[in-house]
Amino acid sequence: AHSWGYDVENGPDKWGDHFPIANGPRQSPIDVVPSKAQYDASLKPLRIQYDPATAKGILNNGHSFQVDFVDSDDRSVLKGGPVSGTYRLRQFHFHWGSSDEHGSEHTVQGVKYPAELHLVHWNSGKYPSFGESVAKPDGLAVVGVFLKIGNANPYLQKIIDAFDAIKEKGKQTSFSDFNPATLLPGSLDFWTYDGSLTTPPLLESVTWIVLKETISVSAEQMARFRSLLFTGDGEAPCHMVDNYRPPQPLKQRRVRASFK
Ligand SMILES: NS(=O)(=O)c1ccc(C(=O)NCC(F)(F)F)cc1
Ligand SMILES: [Zn+2]
Repeated sequence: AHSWGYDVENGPDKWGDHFPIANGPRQSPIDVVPSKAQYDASLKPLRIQYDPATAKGILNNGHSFQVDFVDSDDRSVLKGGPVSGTYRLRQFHFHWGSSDEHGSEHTVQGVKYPAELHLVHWNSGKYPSFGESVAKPDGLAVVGVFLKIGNANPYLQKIIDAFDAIKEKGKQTSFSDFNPATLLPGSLDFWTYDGSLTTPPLLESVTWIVLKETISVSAEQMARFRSLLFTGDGEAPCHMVDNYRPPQPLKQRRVRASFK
């Protein structure tokens, strides 16, 4: 059976065939409209503390590449912001476009960015594992960071330097001593809303925390992202680009802002 992807025949418009929650009440991503976001003074500052020693490996999973972390203890965690308790870092990955004009999943008043970083955390204060958390309404917290074309990002470069080892689907290599906090912007001002995984199974288990400030990436660095392949060894090569789901209906949701 052909699995989901981002082509015409297996892409976002077809995901509802096998994953009917695709048309559910809290789907992600969304278009964030700043003027309609409600400032909520009760939102606490985001507290993010990562231990570079928890970085484990980097993998091309055929949809994106992800950097995985040791999540057997609370060394790399997110607290505060809209969440209660402690959420443990599991992995981070990106979504990007075939050109610099598009590629992000969330948009800001229709503005698309060339890429978006997702830092995926699970509710270790309440559930025993990521697998247990992934289907719970308060199971996950994902921090989204927009990438904007500008100066080369030296912290991204360490990740890009690993791409030759993970060019094809299924390839992975070790990746150690990396602090993902180096990929965060100076300000942690955020918008937050209740949403979902943006890829199948599209589970409605994510508290989204979308940062207002962007981080930089150079056009040359974006070209390196596009050199990765969706396809595995021995298949006709297909460049890993446009691996993003477009914005979904807001329905009965409110977006809150941590800043005025
Ligand atoms: N793009 S996103 O919303 O940050 C995102 C984050 C995590 C997963 C994920 O772990 N899928 C595998 C699982 F858990 F078995 F379903 C998918 C999407
Ligand atoms: Zn993602």
